Parts: sequence; C-alpha cells; structure tokens
Amino acid sequence: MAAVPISPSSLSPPQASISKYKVALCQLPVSPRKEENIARARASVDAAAAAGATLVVLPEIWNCPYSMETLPIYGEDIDGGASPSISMLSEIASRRKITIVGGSIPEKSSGQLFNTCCVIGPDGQIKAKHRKLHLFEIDIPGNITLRESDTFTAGQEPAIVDTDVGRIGIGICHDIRFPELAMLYRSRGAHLICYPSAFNMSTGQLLWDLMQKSRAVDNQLFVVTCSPARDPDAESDYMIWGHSSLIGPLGEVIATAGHEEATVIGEIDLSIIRTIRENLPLEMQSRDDLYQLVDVRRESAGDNACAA
Ligand SMILES: NC(=O)CC(=O)C(=O)O
Repeated sequence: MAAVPISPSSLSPPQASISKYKVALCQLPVSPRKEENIARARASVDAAAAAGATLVVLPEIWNCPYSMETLPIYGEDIDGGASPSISMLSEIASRRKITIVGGSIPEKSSGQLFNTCCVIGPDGQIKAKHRKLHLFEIDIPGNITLRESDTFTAGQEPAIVDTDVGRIGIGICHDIRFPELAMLYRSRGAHLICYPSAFNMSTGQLLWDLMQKSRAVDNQLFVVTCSPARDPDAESDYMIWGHSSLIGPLGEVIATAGHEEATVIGEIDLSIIRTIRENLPLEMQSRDDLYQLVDVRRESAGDNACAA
C-alpha cells in the first residue's frame, strides 16, 4: 500500500450531535474473580450514567488482573459473541443510551490473544474495536521487567470512531507514548483521544501526567486516561499508578482521581477546540515543507474520513 502524506484537517473538527457533555472515568479495583469485576463495572457504569454521564470510560484490563501469566485464562471471544464483559457493557449502553469506551479486556481470536478496547454506542452495538498497537516492553533491572509480547499479539489498525459525543481516537496505555498515533487521530478529525491504561508505580509518577498533557496540547484536543485502582495489598509485582484524568486542549486538568477506587466525572465542551485552534492555528503553521506525517494505511491523499 502506498504511503501518502496527510493533508491538514480543517481548523474545526466535525460536528458532534451534542457539544457539551459529561464524561465519567471509572477507576475500578480488579480482583482475580471475573464475575465480581463485571458486577463492579456494571454498578459503576450504571451510577455514572445516573449521574448524567453520556460517555463512560473504563480502564485497561478491568475484568481480570494485569498479569502476563494468567491473562490467557480470562480471554473472551468478542467476535464469536462469547464475551460476558462486552455483553454487560452493551446491555448498559443500550439501556442508558450512552457511549462506552470499554477499557480493555484480553480478547481471544484465531488462536491469538489481543489487548482489546471496544467502543459501544447507545444502541448497544460495537462501533469500533482497538487492539493495542504498541505492546509494553520494559526492562529496568532490579525494578521492573515486563514483556507484553510474550502474551499478546499487537493490533494492526488504529481505531477512530464517530459517536454521539464526537469523533474519538483510541489508544491503550503504552500507545500514549507514540505521539504519531495521536497526530494521526488529530489529522483525521478527532475531538478526544481515550487511553484506557494501567501505568505502574515506576513509570507513573514520572510520566503519566506529562504524557497525557503532551498528547492534548500537541494536538489541541481532549485526552482521557482511565486506570484501574491501586490495590496496596496486591501480591502482584505490578503496582498500579491510578490517577485517571480528563485533560483539556490547553493541557489543563479538568478532573482527576487519586489512586483509590473512584468515578471521576468531568465536562467536555467541544466548542473550545475550535476557539483554541483559531487562536493558535498550529496545523496551519506546521512546516510541511520540512517534515510530514505519513498515513501508511491510506491510499489517497487528503482523505480525512473516519476509519471506523
Ligand atoms: N500497560 C502499559 O502499557 C504500561 C505502561 O505503558 C507503563 O508505562 O506503565
């Protein structure tokens, strides 16, 4: 497939059917008992919808522990319709008429395991599926060593989707470290990028805040991160950082959690994206004669249509 440079999108992103709405970030504790995790997530999403949220975001790997050894036993076949976790989210989305960015769960497909996020619309249907593109590999001797690629297969397709609450790009945790993915979403008209995540103590303190603000400011859009809650008594070596947040296009923290269980609700006003991009038209000022973002998956230049 030919690599094509991306032409700048217009100053204002596409219209959403509502421009001001509440988003809820469900920072959930996770146990080895899947049914308990599903029941907790159901109650939390339901409460968020009752509190007025029209978009609800869940954490990376919320239905089982984030442990490379045990993840495969929790895998669910989403395409085959054998996914109790996604069925539960579909049921609430349609009953409450909300959009859900369903965190991520281990997805079994064709003998492989993916770290997968489903976006579910108010009709209960899956509107987009994002399989984590950049698998987390870290080796800091004496501190943390983890290789997601021993367990997961990487996804192949960035996911951006039109919803009732705007055009949303999806990344999962380590995907946030790759600014090109966020730039690609911006170039395709995203209002918001959601990163269900599970940062740990080693990387979280230093980088969590910095990276989510950077992706928001670079691209003049909203960023949501949603993490599991920390369990200080967990036997796992992987201690969760927490601090799920909603960041505005100027890098401002609109809402944020600590490290314990919480449902954080913040307001997104999409109209400010246009104002900020008019005030400071970064995209018009970029030096395309010196550098360019290339969309290697697209055949024709200037096609900024939504991929989902
Ligand atoms: N789950 C992850 O991808 C973790 C990560 O990126 C981190 O820094 O922690």
